[in-house]
Amino acid sequence: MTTTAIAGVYGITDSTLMPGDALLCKSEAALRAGLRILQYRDKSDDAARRLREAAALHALCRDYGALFVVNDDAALAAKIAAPALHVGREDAPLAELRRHFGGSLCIGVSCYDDLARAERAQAEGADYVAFGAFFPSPSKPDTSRAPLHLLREARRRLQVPVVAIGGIRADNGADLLAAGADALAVISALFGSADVAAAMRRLQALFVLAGGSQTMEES
Ligand SMILES: Cc1ncc(COP(=O)(O)OP(=O)(O)O)c(N)n1
Ligand SMILES: Cc1nc(C(=O)O)sc1CCOP(=O)(O)O
Repeated sequence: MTTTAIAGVYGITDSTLMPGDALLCKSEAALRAGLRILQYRDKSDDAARRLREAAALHALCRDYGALFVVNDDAALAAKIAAPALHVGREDAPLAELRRHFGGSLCIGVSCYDDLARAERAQAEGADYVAFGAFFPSPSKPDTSRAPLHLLREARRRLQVPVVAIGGIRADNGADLLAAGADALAVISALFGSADVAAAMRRLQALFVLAGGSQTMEES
């Protein structure tokens, strides 16, 4: 298991916002500005490109001491020895992943608005759980919504870190932190920006104002 804390800004790539070279350029800009967790999320079935991109981002995250997370694809995570994997209800079950990978892989689990699912995930060895969507998401418009009070209840009942996701921006994230989220997962608010470093600073400021440990770094 990695020692990188699941806290702060959690950036997620999106191939529509980051085609070609933009994937590496925008990811590096975010890492340089202080991003500590980066997820590779790509829904295409171009296996060769996915392998190439994931390996490149993994190396970049290593250079910056950030946690690299593969979304959905356990085989890809194994192939490049990624330190972390994020899975949802369409993906391999957590218990099976734990049997296969043991405790060495950091595994995050999507729990939507379902606290019972999160408690099961915690009991089965999830390293963090994610809830959402808290706001309408431009990146995943059809996703189901989660209420803010779920975070307060999650904070009370769970020991693992809690990640909030879905339509989060610098101007609406503060309430999620006040309700108990440890990390804010974002696609468009970070990688949809023409100035990723400035977007990163705006998001980091939420954690500073909330009294968290995420530091502001020079870009
Ligand atoms: C940190 C984080 N939280 C939630 C998700 C969504 O995962 P999932 O429900 O598996 O949906 P897809 O991302 O696969 O569309 C996530 N990727 N990361
Ligand atoms: C990948 C994903 N999962 C969600 C969930 O609710 O589980 S919302 C979402 C998209 C997040 O992108 P943005 O920050 O642009 O809204």
